[in-house]
Amino acid sequence: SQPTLYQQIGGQAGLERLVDLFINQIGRDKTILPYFAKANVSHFRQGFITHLCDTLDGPCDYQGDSMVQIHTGMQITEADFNRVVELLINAMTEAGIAHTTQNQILARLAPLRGEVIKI
Ligand code: HEM
Repeated sequence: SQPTLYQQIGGQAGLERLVDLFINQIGRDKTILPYFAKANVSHFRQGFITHLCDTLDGPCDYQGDSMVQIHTGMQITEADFNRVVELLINAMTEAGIAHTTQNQILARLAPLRGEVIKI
């Protein structure tokens, strides 16, 4: 059978490395960093890892708050959503993830856009 996206990015170790690179990108971005001013980064890291593991068909079951619950009140703009996607692409490239795999990952996340922006 086909390897899952989770397996394609190197399983748990690859996933954790990717999320750390992503958090690093956020930390260096003047536009996006302010959204995280009051966030608990280690809690975000853990929740984001589990959610992404679940989304990429890994052996995880995300049981945290819904995407709508988490992002309500943040008033994330379309431009800022696109910027976060760019930061994730930067992190995936740094992690050496193949472009075809990157595109499949982005296709899994794209449908969540409406649960995250302008709420
Ligand atoms: C498809 C896109 C996105 C997904 C799948 C996503 C997913 C998540 C997840 C899983 C968490 C952690 C939940 C937890 O365990 O508590 C989280 C938290 C957060 N997200 Fe997103 N997110 C997305 C887009 C964005 C964007 C575009 C922004 C801002 C521009 C953003 C800002 C935040 C912030 C600030 C937190 C931390 C909240 C806190 O702990 O106070 N997210 N997100």
